Amino acid sequence: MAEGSERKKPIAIITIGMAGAGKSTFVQRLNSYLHSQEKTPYILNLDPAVTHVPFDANIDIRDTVNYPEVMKQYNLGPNGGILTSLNLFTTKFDQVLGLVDKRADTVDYVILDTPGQIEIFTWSASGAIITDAVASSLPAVVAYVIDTPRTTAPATFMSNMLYACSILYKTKLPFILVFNKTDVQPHQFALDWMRDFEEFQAALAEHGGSRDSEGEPTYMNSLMHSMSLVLDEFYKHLTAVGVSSMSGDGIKEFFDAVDASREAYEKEYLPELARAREAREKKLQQAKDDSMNRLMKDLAVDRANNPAAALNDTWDPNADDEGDEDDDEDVNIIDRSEETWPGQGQYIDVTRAQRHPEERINWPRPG
Ligand SMILES: Nc1nc2c(ncn2[C@@H]2O[C@H](COP(=O)(O)OP(=O)(O)OP(=O)(O)O)[C@@H](O)[C@H]2O)c(=O)[nH]1
Repeated sequence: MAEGSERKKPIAIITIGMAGAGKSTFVQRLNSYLHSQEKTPYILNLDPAVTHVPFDANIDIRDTVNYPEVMKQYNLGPNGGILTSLNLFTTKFDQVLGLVDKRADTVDYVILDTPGQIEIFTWSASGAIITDAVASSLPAVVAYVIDTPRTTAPATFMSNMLYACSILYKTKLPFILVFNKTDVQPHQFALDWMRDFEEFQAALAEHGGSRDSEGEPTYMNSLMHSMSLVLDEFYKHLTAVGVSSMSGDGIKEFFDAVDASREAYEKEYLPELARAREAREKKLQQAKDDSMNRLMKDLAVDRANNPAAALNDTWDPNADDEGDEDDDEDVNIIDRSEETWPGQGQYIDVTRAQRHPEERINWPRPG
């Protein structure tokens, strides 16, 4: 733990990856490595559908949202159920941040494990809200876990990199490519392809189907060629490490990369965040001013048209606003390391979230 006059904030590691890439095993490996270094992390499991997590999560979405019940109530399939569960959990995320904040003085790393279906986290409003909320309160880094043995074909490698690229541009956070399962397949080929454009081109050509019957490059080959030029720029913005979550190889190098990304977060992400916040506030203020001007104009017209009614037009600022209450205010996020889960009465009540059938809105719902 850092000593000194001012303690550094913990850094959040947001673990993202395709299904089966080894995210949970990786998080467990980070957990055991940090324990061996006497730096206990704070871990969040955001996968509501997982039946077994190999680590002890401090906060587990499954304590707050009953995933099978969500599927039943909303008549959803597995993926819709995960997305809706994440939406429900996001409504309580301020509490999660509060709990993390309480531990900020005693932990160095906050680790998030995300749902197995990558797009549920990366392309949902909840995923974006959670990522933004975490990254605006703590230094944060994305660990993009890649199944190395399954990415040795140039086309698969490129698809995976394009996906990573889209996440980088969406989150704008420091980004680490984690080539996992190096015990089965060393990741050197990937580093070579990333560092040397021509080497990747050669692999593409070698992989067959690169020329049509007349000896011209195929459409796919030309597309991949152009894409790899785009990716060349992308590779400059990230760090790549090879790890084996099974054996623990490369985990120290991963943490070196995480620690180095703190500076990138402070130098690049934070100023960008401040700029975006300022622009948003300016826009909001403008919209408020416009609405207020319109309201004042309408009121002036109303008063001119009906002076008697205007005399009775009073507003009591102390009166309670109806319908403002939090439906689930009794549902609290549990920090497992501090208290035990109180049981099923604790779940967010999904039946109450649907109580306005006349509006034909099932909220929160997959979107
Ligand atoms: N050989 C080897 N196998 C690994 C490694 N990491 C994970 N695995 C295996 O890969 C499989 C998937 O690992 P998980 O950790 O469940 O992957 P995940 O990304 O969390 O899976 P989902 O949550 O279902 O998407 C399991 O069988 C793991 O044992 C590794 O470094 N080496």
